[in-house]
Amino acid sequence: MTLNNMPAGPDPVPATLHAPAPQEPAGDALAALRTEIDALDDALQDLLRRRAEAVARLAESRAKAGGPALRPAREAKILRRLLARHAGPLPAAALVRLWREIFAATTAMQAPFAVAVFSQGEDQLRLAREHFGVSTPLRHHPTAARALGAVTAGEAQVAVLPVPDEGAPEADWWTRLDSLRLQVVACLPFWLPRGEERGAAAFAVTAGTAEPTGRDRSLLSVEAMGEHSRAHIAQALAAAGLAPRRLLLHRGPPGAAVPPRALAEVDGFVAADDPRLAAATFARIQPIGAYAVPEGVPEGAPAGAR
Ligand SMILES: O=C(O)C(=O)C[C@]1(C(=O)O)C=C[C@@H](O)C=C1
Repeated sequence: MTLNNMPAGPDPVPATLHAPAPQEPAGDALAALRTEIDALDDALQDLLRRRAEAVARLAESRAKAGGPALRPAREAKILRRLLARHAGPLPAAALVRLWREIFAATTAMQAPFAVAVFSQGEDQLRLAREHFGVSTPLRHHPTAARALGAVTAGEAQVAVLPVPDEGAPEADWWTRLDSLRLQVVACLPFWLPRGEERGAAAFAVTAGTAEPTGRDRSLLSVEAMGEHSRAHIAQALAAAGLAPRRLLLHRGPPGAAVPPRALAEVDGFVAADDPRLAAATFARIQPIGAYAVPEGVPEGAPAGAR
């Protein structure tokens, strides 16, 4: 059979192979576009240098005032602003990636910067790497307590831990934050492409204090009185104007006569002097951090929502 007498029928060659090869711009046009790209790269590099110099000046003035270099709330505000004005063919994911690397570099420029991770499988290690950049030293710790200990010992500036979930291993790590003077300051990932399922999540913990971003969720550690049930704790929180969107109970070892502790996640930013805390009828209630509501996560989904 020759090509000429082949039976008519479905074309065996995929349609894409028939498509004409994309035309490279002809010699002159290609050179002109590459010259334009070179000039833009120079401009970007100059702007990055000027940005780093501005951060260095800020760090100098902060050295006098004190305070940590890492400011997750400021990073969240910058990213929200840039995502809101984002346009053009560069994927938003690339924009976020680039700025995450910039933040990692400008944080490390100011002070030692390393991250201690307690991971369930690879999840929190991956989230920490994506959030804190490719060059930031990450150390995996076998327990949540060891990861937190690395921060209190000053070996790391941030601990990344799984968002607590009842029944998960070491889900009670949050009960130690108050006495260690540590706070949750961010939720990872901060950005999810539209339509992507929320997968594993992590909290970032530092020795700094959480700061508001304008769209936040706060975490409250509650020590109940006596045999408080989950419903009772939720009601008492709601009565104080702190209705929890999520409530996690930690009952301690079986037989231990300790009242339950609860982790309440509430909408908005709750500072230590918030009058609603004084209005709540618990043995103790204490903010243990807050985080910027991640971008691209549907309203109503809790931090750990899958
Ligand atoms: O705004 C600050 O406090 C900075 O240190 C600057 C900067 C930045 O590069 O924009 C760097 C690190 C912080 O985590 C947040 C922001």
